[in-house]
Amino acid sequence: MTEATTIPSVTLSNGVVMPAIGFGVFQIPDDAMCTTVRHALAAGYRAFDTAPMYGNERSLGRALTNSGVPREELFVTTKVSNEDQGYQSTLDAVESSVARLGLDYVDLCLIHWPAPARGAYLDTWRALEQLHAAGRIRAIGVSNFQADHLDRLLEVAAVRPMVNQIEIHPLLPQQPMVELHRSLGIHTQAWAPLARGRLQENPVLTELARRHDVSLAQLVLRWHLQRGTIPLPKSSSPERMRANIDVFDFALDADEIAQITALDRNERTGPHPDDVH
Ligand SMILES: NC(=O)C1=CN([C@@H]2O[C@H](COP(=O)(O)OP(=O)(O)OC[C@H]3O[C@@H](n4cnc5c(N)ncnc54)[C@H](OP(=O)(O)O)[C@@H]3O)[C@@H](O)[C@H]2O)C=CC1
Ligand SMILES: O=C(O)C(=O)[C@@H](O)[C@H](O)C(=O)CO
Repeated sequence: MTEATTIPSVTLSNGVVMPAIGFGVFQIPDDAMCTTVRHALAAGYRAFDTAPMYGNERSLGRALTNSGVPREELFVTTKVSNEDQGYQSTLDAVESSVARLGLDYVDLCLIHWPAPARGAYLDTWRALEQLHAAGRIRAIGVSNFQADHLDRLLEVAAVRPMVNQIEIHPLLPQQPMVELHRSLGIHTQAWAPLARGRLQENPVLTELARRHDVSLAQLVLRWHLQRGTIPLPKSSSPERMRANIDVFDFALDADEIAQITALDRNERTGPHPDDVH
């Protein structure tokens, strides 16, 4: 049997410890969840990223509960959907997520998108602060927030977001956001860390992967780790799940990291945050 990889951790601003790589479950259907989670846990993943929008909180919670892995070893993230933004609706929505997950508490809850046209993310944040104070959520954060959304939030927030989960990969390294987060003590999580399969033909990545004798995905995930952008790769293949966290026995030098960051094309695989309502 292949040995599981032990994933290092980061410590959030409130002292909560979070794995430095998570497993994304967007588009994992309910009927595949149990097998997928079993393989992910066997590979070594302990952090799982879902959202009400993915429609799989219930099957994820059930798969984790039935896995036999102690709850305190797991780190489960969910999000507040755009249509649930607002104070009371967020309180209700998070309780519904916790009930669907069946896990008593959530480790990290994020505002999924700022949805600025709704004008509700400040009230949504106030509700998350209250749930955090009440111990229903161990850590709170945002997702897809740009600098102007963060600025507005920080003007009124009693608790600073512990995480901002944004789209990041070599075609969209988001260096200014990574630096902003670092200056504010906010951890950056990277969604679509592998650019949803768009990196395959890139000659710079291919050459660096060859030099280190790793796959292109492993190279890119190592780049994330060394930049401090916590990747959430999704895979439905047990081999790729294992390979995606087998990235702790090689290191990139500063020049190699810079070469990958310089591939920036400002190319998104998902929508621009200002366009999501
Ligand atoms: N906060 C937000 O707004 C968002 C959050 N997310 C989160 O981020 C997670 C990851 O993002 P996602 O959009 O899935 O994109 P990823 O960049 O993780 O890409 C996933 C794709 O890459 C393939 N893949 C995975 N590993 C490898 C590998 N080693 N070699 C080659 N191909 C590979 C997968 O195929 P296969 O399954 O066949 O291996 C799948 O098609 C989501 O699951 C979700 O949790 C995503 C979008 C938005
Ligand atoms: O997965 C998520 O969390 C999303 O919000 C995405 O589905 C996003 O809406 C997208 O990229 C759609 O292509």
